[in-house]
Amino acid sequence: MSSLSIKNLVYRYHNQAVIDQLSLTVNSNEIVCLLGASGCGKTTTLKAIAGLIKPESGCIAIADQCISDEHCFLPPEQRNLGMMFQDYALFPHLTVAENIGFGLAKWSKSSRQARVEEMLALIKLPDLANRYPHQLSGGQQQRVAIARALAYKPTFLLLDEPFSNIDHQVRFQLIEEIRQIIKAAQVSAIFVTHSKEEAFAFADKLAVMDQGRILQIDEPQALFSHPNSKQVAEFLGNGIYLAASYNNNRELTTELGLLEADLGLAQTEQAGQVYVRPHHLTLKADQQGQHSVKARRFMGEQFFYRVDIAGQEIEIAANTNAIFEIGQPVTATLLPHPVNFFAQS
Ligand SMILES: Nc1ncnc2c1ncn2[C@@H]1O[C@H](COP(=O)(O)OP(=O)(O)OP(=O)(O)O)[C@@H](O)[C@H]1O
Repeated sequence: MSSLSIKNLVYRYHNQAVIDQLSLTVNSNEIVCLLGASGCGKTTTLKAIAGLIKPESGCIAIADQCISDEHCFLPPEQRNLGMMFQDYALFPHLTVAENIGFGLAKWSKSSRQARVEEMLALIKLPDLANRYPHQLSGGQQQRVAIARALAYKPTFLLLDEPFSNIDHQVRFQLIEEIRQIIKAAQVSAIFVTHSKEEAFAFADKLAVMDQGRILQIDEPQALFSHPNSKQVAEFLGNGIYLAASYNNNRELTTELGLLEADLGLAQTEQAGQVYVRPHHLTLKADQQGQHSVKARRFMGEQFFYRVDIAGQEIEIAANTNAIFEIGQPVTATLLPHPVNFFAQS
């Protein structure tokens, strides 16, 4: 069952389409991340779902109930959404328990208390009920914020940059914890971030946005391995393009020699380009090598070597067993990988 369905949504600021015929489905118990460059319309999409802005056209349904189209527009408080926004801080003058119970004013005292205890157990902070927000770490505050958003059993969660204020060292542990909390609560969510790493770690599916549209939506690994356009490929990570021609569904000929596709290639007769990421290449010392090391960066377990291949710079990792000097000739070899081949249009 779809938990959220958006069809052909349009929203304009000053006659400029910021959301442009956007369609998106989020399934039950699924976490979908909106990922895209600054200004592509991520927050505006969340605001439209929340009911904070009224779309010009298109429809939004939650749990198969229409909440926004040309005939109906439910106000935010009737949408049964949980929200956790970057600047949606906890109330400083309320305790942890009071913050979590804040949205439960209409519940009886005993059921409110039981729900707060249940949420404290879910976020694994049962002993901190009487603390105030300033007595908590950033990660604990974020867990209380998610408990507050989940307390009144929303049908859907909206999370806007929820981890951006969290220290890098503990961020990924917190991402894993909050993911588990959302999964345990069996609620679907849309999450907005600038960070690809956060998106990969937190989401079941990524929706890559550009100029108010969704370019592609898929599971993180599938999207990374099989972007449907150069734009998505480049957005998800650095790489270089190599001229290539199709030999058969397992093999291409490229500027760097034969490339074995470890997943079958779609049938194509055309020449085109492959998008090669740094980890698809390996370097070896070679006096006759056609590439030379331009720069070297030591990162503890690995060195990163900057080389020029087919007129494009790329930084390739190598472990510390093989140390190359700056200016040393090397050969770059392609490793078998799920090939991103773009036929010439
Ligand atoms: N209140 C507003 N009035 C006019 N234009 C706006 C307003 N809010 C946002 N915009 C414009 O709408 C576009 C989309 O903004 P939005 O905040 O949705 O982008 P975003 O993808 O969330 O960006 P970021 O990652 O920087 O938060 C941007 O070009 C922005 O300048």
